[in-house]
Amino acid sequence: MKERDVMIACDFSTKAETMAFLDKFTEEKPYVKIGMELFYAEGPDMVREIKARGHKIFLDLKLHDIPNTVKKAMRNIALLDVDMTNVHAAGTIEMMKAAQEAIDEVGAHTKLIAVTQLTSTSEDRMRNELWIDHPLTETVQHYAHNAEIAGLAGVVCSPLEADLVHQVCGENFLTVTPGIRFADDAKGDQVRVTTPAKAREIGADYIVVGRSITASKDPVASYRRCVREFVEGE
Ligand SMILES: O=C(O)c1cc(=O)[nH]c(=O)n1[C@@H]1O[C@H](COP(=O)(O)O)[C@@H](O)[C@H]1O
Repeated sequence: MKERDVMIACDFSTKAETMAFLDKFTEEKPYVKIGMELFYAEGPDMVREIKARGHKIFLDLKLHDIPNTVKKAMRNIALLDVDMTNVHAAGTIEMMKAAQEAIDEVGAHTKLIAVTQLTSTSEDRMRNELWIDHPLTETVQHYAHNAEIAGLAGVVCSPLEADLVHQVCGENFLTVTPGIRFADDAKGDQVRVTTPAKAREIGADYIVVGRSITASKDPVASYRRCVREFVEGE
């Protein structure tokens, strides 16, 4: 049985906005993703405070640097004992291994995952700007395989690629999938998107949902709609 869950991307710039948003959830404790916008403004104390409120946390800082720097930075993340964090698979297997080693040395329970191709990247841009001369889906599968070799728990990919990743790395390898929109929502800067219901059908383990919840008129209702469609399959 999959342990599906909905992560809310709390992309806010202040603690006040974030807490006012989380205060709306009186009956549930959603899995919270803290990304660069909030972390660069409020720092590690924000992580500690949200954790103290009982939320699970995915700290999304997408580390991508030389292995030694990533290892030392990841050690500091591991000391926060978040539930999940990430690096860029493009940093190489050696870099991903260094990150995983830092977590293991600290003894944190943090699951490490690797970003394959950002969900805002199109096949066209990947080929013409990044000069990656392979089909995008194969690149995602290849990066996922590299992450598996490095001993990571899974990857970030589009929900559209969840099944392709499981075909290469097995069903227990986590697929954490942003690029989620309800059918009538604007895509914005995202390219490889689908709905929570379709993400479930394709086999994603987690969906990451930002603006479709945070910018909605009723964020709690939108969150519950994600849970109904993705977790409960209704
Ligand atoms: O690692 C991520 O979380 C991530 C990877 C990726 O490929 N695409 C992606 O959108 N994200 C994050 O997922 C969230 C998506 O937000 P929305 O587009 O508002 O739903 C943002 O916080 C992004 O930083």
